[in-house]
Amino acid sequence: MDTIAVADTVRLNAVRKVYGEGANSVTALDGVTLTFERGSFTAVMGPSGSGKSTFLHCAAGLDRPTSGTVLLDGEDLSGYDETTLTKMRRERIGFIFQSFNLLPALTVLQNITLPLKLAGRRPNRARVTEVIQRVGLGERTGHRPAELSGGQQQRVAIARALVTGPAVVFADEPTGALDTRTAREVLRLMQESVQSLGQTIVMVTHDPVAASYADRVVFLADGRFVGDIYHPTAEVVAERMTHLGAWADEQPAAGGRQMRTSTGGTY
Ligand SMILES: Nc1ncnc2c1ncn2[C@@H]1O[C@H](COP(=O)(O)OP(=O)(O)OP(=O)(O)O)[C@@H](O)[C@H]1O
Repeated sequence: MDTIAVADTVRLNAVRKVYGEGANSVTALDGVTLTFERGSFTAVMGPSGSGKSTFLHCAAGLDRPTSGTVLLDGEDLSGYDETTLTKMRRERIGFIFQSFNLLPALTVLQNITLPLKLAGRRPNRARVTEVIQRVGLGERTGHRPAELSGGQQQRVAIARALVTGPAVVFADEPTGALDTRTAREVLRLMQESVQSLGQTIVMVTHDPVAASYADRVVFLADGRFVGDIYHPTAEVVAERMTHLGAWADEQPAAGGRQMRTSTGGTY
């Protein structure tokens, strides 16, 4: 393994994904080559239909590319059978979703430690406590998700994603269901887990403000990688998205475009 492969947690090489066959086929990813460095926070953006979800599914081993390879810590996932892929996802990858995806019957603590149980690992009490403290849920471990605010539920999901010490966390619109202030807190928490734990995070988002919390924003258009921005600001990201035609079908807001959030606010 060379030094570049060691520094890269996730690497996609010429990944193509074609859905369907013949005249009805859709090329969702058209030769995407990208690397995500260890300990980096990357946002993935692009217009609707540009291939973001497909990218996430292929990069996380939830779906297989039609051609090309995905490497996690230098290991090629394409050779893995389904059982090995499932095991690899449980042990090496964390997920954070817009809709939190917590199990309602389980307590906060049970939700957070579930990935360890599924992986057949005995929870390391110190690690679990540290993660719970880090996300600020020390007082809530016995509560059920329905007894928590949206922001608290997403904190549980972040703790659940971090508890296994995964190589990478994939987040899909993690602030899409949160109000502006809560979204900011969740993004800061993700940022902090990159800075202090050296966690690698890849986040798909439509929101330039959310993307501005990342170290780097990667842009997709028509299934291709079309550029990236390091140390992004929301304004620069929004401008790039406008150039990509991301909002061409929407009515322009009076007085010009504002930085969008899921709630229409700014942050
Ligand atoms: N299961 C599928 N079968 C057929 N076509 C699909 C399938 N999933 C996605 N596509 C197509 O692949 C292309 C990329 O879709 P994808 O969902 O990855 O884009 P996206 O950037 O995530 O879009 P959005 O921002 O609207 O969620 C689109 O043209 C879409 O219609």
